[in-house]
Amino acid sequence: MSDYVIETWELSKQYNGKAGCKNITLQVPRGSVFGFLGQNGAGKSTFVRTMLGLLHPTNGKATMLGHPIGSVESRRKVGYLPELFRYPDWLTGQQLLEHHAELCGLSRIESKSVIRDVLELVGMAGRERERIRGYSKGMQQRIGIACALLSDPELVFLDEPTSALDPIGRKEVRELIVRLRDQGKTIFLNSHLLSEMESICNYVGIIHRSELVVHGEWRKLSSVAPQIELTVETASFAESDELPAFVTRRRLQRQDADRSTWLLTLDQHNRVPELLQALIGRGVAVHEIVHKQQSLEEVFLYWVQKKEGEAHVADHENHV
Ligand SMILES: Nc1ncnc2c1ncn2[C@@H]1O[C@H](COP(=O)(O)OP(=O)(O)OP(=O)(O)O)[C@@H](O)[C@H]1O
Repeated sequence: MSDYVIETWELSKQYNGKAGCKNITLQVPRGSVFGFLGQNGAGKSTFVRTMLGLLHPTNGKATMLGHPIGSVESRRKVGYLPELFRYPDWLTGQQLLEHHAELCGLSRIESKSVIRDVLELVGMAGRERERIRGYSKGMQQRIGIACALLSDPELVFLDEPTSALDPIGRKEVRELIVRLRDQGKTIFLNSHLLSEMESICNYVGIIHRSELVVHGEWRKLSSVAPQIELTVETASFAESDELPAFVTRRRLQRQDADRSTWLLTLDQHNRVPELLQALIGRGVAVHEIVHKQQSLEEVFLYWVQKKEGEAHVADHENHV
């Protein structure tokens, strides 16, 4: 069994010559919660729909659960909840699930116990006899996820699962995603809500203008531009004082009469002893140094701005 539930090689989908997603080479580890992050129109849904065989790739290849995309085998153990789905709201949750169970090819007897299990899993047991129109948005989302779980999928795609929800609905869906992960399922989440993704994803892929910028364990992606917070005696260190060249950026965070706190970006993690030596050598009174954990939003902005910068340089070179 492969360690990856999704592998793609230069996968592209164009719409009438216009890129939807372009040259995506990506691996999604089994058992991960993978956040596919990008701004509106970046290409997230196009990628997912191509993986599910709903769109035909223009170029490249890909496998899902070890089978080429487009094949029935690749979809057999996959669940999918599209963005902004609308179910007939006159149905009860139970009727909706029975209908989907039938589409999954479950017998009446099988579907009874499977529906009971998924209702339990999504926290909707006891509410299944109510009509969907009476459900809150969070409950509608959870009943949608229940539909996606009927086939006991190994891999579940959720397209913007929390974007239409209030904070309570979001929390419910986040907790559900963690429960699915604990059951050993791989969850592939499309989202542009970075703070939302930060607490549940362990892997991310960042897509920008149809291209994959970077992917991997997100805590590792955040170590590319290590940052520290340095608190010093205000009188001993001025804005104009030179710092070693490995400090690539500095920004004043807070200042009062006695102390100033600076956010420093370093070129490598292991620079702190050298930095301390340099500061103390020139008489700076250091009170505190704290490694700063970057947020997913900061990681995202770092990579997107880097990509934009590269595109800008390439444009410039093409014009000279
Ligand atoms: N059916 C289509 N026909 C033509 N162009 C499309 C179609 N679907 C998407 N696109 C274009 O492809 C690009 C990627 O769109 P896509 O919907 O995949 O992005 P997204 O990241 O999922 O965006 P969002 O977060 O807004 O859902 C956009 O430029 C979009 O306009």
